Amino acid sequence: MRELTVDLGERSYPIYIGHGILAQAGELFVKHGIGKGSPLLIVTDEHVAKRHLSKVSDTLEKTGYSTVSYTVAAGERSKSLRVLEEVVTAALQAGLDRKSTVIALGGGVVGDLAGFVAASYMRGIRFVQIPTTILAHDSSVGGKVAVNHPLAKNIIGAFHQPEMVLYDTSTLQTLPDREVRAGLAEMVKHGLIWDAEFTTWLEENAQKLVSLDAAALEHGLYQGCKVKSIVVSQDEKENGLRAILNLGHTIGHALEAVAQYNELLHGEAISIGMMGSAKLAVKLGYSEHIYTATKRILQAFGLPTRLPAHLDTDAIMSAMMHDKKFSEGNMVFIVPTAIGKVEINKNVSAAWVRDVVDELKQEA
Ligand SMILES: NC(=O)c1ccc[n+]([C@@H]2O[C@H](COP(=O)([O-])OP(=O)(O)OC[C@H]3O[C@@H](n4cnc5c(N)ncnc54)[C@H](O)[C@@H]3O)[C@@H](O)[C@H]2O)c1
Ligand SMILES: O=C(O)C(=O)C[C@@H](O)[C@H](O)[C@H](O)COP(=O)(O)O
Ligand SMILES: [Zn+2]
Repeated sequence: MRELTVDLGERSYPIYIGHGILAQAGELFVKHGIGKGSPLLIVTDEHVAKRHLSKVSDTLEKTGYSTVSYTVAAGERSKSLRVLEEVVTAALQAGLDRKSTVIALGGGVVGDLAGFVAASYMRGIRFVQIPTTILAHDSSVGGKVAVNHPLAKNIIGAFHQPEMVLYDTSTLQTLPDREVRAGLAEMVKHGLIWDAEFTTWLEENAQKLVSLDAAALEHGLYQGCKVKSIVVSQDEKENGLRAILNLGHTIGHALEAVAQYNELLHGEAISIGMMGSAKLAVKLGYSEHIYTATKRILQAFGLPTRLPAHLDTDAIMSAMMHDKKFSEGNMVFIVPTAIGKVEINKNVSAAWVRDVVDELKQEA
């Protein structure tokens, strides 16, 4: 089992990564002081429940915990105020109190939703992340929790850190291929923003990662979580540096909203968004190599690099104005300045962004 720490003073927490480590969930819960006085609420989705829920509840029950679970429909549309209310109802019915703990068992959708339940239930109770997707190496770390509004992604949310992240890589073997690739988009993002050597490793190991080679996967997840925890440890609430984790997201979030949260997976939208940032980099005078390398790496993972032509450019531009980083009339873009390096650019003109969106519709 490998271990990382998100270093946030008294709110610091560990990330445990390893094959089969869910068997140790009970003892890790005890080690981290998760109480046995009231039931643990496991929030999961229909796909994960079928495959991995009993493993988690059995091991916790054996250690003396009592568990209840609430299963939501799979997919982005469960990140909504309606489903949030359903989970809160389940928490009340199960008798969760201020000392209780919510467990997010699933991908980023369940993590963000259950995390926001934990952040808001009785003004905040504890939660544990048990990620089951590759993408969730990103979402389970860092404490951003949220639900969506039809007009804007993640617009109702909070910062609420988990007690720990328990990443059992064996659960990833049941992921559908499309989800595997989409999850790897955020791993590529972690390379592109921080670590040129890791980015080269990612490109060289794309086939192994896509085919879920256990050793490659563990290394990639460890490195991705490491980048994320270094950044979050330096800027928990996104007052500056943390914004770099948003590479590809200004365009990506707009695409998800315009496609009504059901056409593009988050990682796919971010892949197209990262292509947009690479194009902006070239317009700003940075090397053409950034664009060609970004495209080559994303294509090595079979990720989309073209923006679906039927998504309306005006609607995409308008959705971008709802981005949390849009302020005082300025768009904020994370722009790569080299592979492994980015800048936070507040001077990108809307006209350039519009050109990039239109060009991305023509991309090969
Ligand atoms: N909070 C953050 O910092 C952060 C970071 C990145 C992404 N996100 C959010 O994460 C969400 C995307 O997360 P995601 O890609 O994990 O999506 P997801 O949670 O919808 O999971 C993807 C699909 O895989 C299924 N699944 C999950 N684990 C499985 C397993 N082990 N075996 C088989 N099927 C499984 C799910 O049921 C779902 O159908 C988006 O809402 C995005 O905004 C949040
Ligand atoms: O943790 C962060 O910070 C990120 O930006 C990670 C992103 O991958 C993630 O999609 C996040 O939810 C986006 O945050 P938002 O503040 O732009 O909604
Ligand atoms: Zn993301």
